[in-house]
Amino acid sequence: MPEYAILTRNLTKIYRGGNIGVNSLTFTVEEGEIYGLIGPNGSGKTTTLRIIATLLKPTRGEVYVYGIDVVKNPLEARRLMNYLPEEAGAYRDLSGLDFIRFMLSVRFSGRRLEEAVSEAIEIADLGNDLKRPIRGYSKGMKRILALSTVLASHPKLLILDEPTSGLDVERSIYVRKMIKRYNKEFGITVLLSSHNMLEVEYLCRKVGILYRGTLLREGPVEELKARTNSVNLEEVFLKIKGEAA
Ligand SMILES: Nc1ncnc2c1ncn2[C@@H]1O[C@H](COP(=O)(O)OP(=O)(O)OP(=O)(O)O)[C@@H](O)[C@H]1O
Repeated sequence: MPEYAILTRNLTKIYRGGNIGVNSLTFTVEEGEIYGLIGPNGSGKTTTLRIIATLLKPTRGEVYVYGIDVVKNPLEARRLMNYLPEEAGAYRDLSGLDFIRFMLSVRFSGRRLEEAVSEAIEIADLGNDLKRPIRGYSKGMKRILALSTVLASHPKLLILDEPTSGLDVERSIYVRKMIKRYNKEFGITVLLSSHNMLEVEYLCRKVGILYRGTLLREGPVEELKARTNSVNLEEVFLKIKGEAA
């Protein structure tokens, strides 16, 4: 069996109370690729990402990250990845700079820590605002701060839940470029979720289309467009969703 960056088999999450988060998801993400999970609100994107990131236990099914069973060996799996949640909370009383240092000190020490801190400062590009407490930051500033630490941590696998949510146009473009750059330059595998189909089309070679907890279709964007005779991913999504309804 080839070693995938991510392999899920029949992944199912039923929340207490009976809500179905995801239902029998099977998909693979190859090493070095940027894979996008798309789907409407409540389709199971965050549930899937949280299970892979070891923050949520599945009800059934398996998940392997670089061959490591994330349910059985969460600590080992966590060393290989970093996760940007949909709502990345930041410690309000810390300055941006202290936040960067704190987050990166979980993974690095000594000279490597200083290098990672400098890298995150450069990515965040917040200038003197980095010295101010985070409580005075805008939503977008907090987002870019959180992103800067996960990128600068150089994980083998980066899981990003709606990476550009709450960012203005310029920062969104900047973040997309950064994700591409880190994927290319450092070979970081990326699994991301997004509502923005243009963003997914720009970033991802392969996508999975989720709808009501089920993976309706997955494959390379170009292949899905050709098969459904669509000009863009938005059209692919609407056609596939229409077939499923
Ligand atoms: N903690 C929870 N308890 C009960 N049900 C939940 C919980 N979290 C999610 N769900 C349900 O699981 C389903 C999938 O939700 P999830 O948050 O994974 O979707 P999503 O695709 O990320 O949505 P969005 O695009 O709005 O962020 C929804 O029906 C949701 O109501």
